[in-house]
Amino acid sequence: ARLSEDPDTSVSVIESGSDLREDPRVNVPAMWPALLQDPNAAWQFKTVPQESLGGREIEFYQGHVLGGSSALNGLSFSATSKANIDAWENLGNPGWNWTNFSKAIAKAYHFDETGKGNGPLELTVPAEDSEWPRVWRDTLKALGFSVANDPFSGEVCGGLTVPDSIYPSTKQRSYSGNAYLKSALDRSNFTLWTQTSVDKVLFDKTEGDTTIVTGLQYTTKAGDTNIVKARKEIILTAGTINSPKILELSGVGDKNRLDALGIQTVIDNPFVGENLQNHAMVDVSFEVKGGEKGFETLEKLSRGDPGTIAAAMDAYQSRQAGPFSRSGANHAAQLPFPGIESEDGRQRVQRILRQTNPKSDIEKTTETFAAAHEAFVHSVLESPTGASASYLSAPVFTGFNSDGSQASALQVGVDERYFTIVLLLAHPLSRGSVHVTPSSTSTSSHDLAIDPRYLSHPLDIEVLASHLQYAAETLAATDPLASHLKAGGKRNPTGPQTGSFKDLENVKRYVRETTVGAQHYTGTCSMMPRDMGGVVDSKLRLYGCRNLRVCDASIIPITPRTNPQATVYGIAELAADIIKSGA
Ligand SMILES: Cc1cc2nc3c(=O)[nH]c(=O)nc-3n(C[C@H](O)[C@H](O)[C@H](O)COP(=O)(O)OP(=O)(O)OC[C@H]3O[C@@H](n4cnc5c(N)ncnc54)[C@H](O)[C@@H]3O)c2cc1C
Repeated sequence: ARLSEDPDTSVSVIESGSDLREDPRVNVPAMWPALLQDPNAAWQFKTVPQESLGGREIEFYQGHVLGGSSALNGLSFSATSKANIDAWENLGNPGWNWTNFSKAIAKAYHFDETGKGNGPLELTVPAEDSEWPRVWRDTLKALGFSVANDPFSGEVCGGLTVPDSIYPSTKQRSYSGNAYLKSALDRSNFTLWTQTSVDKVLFDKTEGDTTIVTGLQYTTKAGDTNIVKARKEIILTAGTINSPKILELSGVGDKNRLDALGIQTVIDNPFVGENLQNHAMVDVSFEVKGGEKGFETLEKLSRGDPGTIAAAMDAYQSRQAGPFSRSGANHAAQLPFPGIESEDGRQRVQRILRQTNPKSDIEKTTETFAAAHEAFVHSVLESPTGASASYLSAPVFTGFNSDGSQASALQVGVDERYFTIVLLLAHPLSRGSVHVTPSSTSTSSHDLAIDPRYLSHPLDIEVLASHLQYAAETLAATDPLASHLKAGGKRNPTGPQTGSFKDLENVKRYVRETTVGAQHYTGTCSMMPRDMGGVVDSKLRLYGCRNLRVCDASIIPITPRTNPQATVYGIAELAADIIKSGA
């Protein structure tokens, strides 16, 4: 959309999914989970068995719809840290620093309540209609954290209220498919094709060592395969899973792998599809007293109780209020390694860093990137103001079964009410990969080897388990939150019983048995110097090619500390500036 602001530039967007701009499952904020099971709206990937998670295969969703995953994501919108973006620049990506990047994010959003941002996406924070948000903040304050953090400061440490990408007046989802496309679609130099899948990029010229892209091969929903020529350049934005897939199908990747698949290599780069990172996610739920005014919980809604759903829909339609009008994930925290403020805590971190100092498994990365990645994560862990986990709170039961599958509120007693804390491992060191297999085609979603290798790095389990122990044994034991939990009440009622969380080994077992991945994957076409393991340079140009760029979450070399959509919009805005400047 930004590129078409120049009337002399013709832009064609090719999207494999459908245009669902009128679909209530996209527009009504709380209805997005209904899209995940619909293969016409979401790519339904699964990981290969995850060795560190007891061999479980974990679901992996991606938007397959106009607007991509922004059409069905959980709507939380907050920036990553200044240190994270500055670490990208330090890898050898000039210009990708916090000063430039925070300006780029501000071009994407407008947050009326704070007067921040001047972009097309609208943000809002829902009105508080229960006491739980106040209790969450007061508990964090009692633990010594600030709760007045600005989600766009780059320096969050403590509690924060995360805005949603929702229009404040209509309470409909605000996303790239409506906010950005609205103006672009009116321009005569902008063309949009939906239900059209890119099969591969066509390289048919070379100049010295550099290849030139001439167009794309695509397949329509009806199954017709055709070619479209590119006059100037191609920008691949198919996401962390599908961008490396398209590159490999086009002959860009590890020559040995491509040879084995019978694909002719055009650009030999063994790092295509590598460095897959994702937030490992785990939660802990506590039975609450129930019956206290202002402390209602949402189990009836999540159980699908017809009367509760009808009342919630009525509140949404008549007053743009209630649980359908928001993400429900607004009351959050980004916290440092538990205890790091004390000498004991600092020594514990040092001990863990020494013990888990891996021969980090570097076969699919370079020693220089592995060292830089570790140095960054270590610096976060050692800092009393860095955050090594993102916390979300919600007054509802969510949890896992002992086989790691998602549990439902139907599995807990009808009179039971819960408060849940969800944790994301902010900066995993575990790195995996995504690669095509012999049956890969542009339109199928069951044909890739997706291996995030969750918790394969020994430091990751230590950090995630330490935060889970903190959430369960310290945060939930602190007033005022503690005073609203049922004394002797149930905890994680559907999960595996691994013993007291006072013992970190029990917590680790719980983590291994229940951890899943957030849908926050990044890194498979990483932006960094080629000899460090890069796939694109700091102008997002594919190494070895003159006129192909990648511009999506796959270029992120070190994953953002929290939900990534604000970061992805920032990448898109910064990339638009780079491209418009002719670089
Ligand atoms: C269920 C879910 C919940 C999430 N919740 C949050 C949240 O609350 N907050 C947050 O910050 N982030 C969230 N995210 C993550 C965030 O939405 C993504 O990080 C972000 O949208 C990634 O953007 P992208 O441009 O890299 O890829 P995408 O947004 O996935 O876009 C890629 C597009 O390319 C299309 N495509 C793929 N292959 C082809 C092909 N061969 N031909 C043509 N088109 C193709 C896809 O259909 C898709 O439309 C969530 C993601 C998911 C899936």
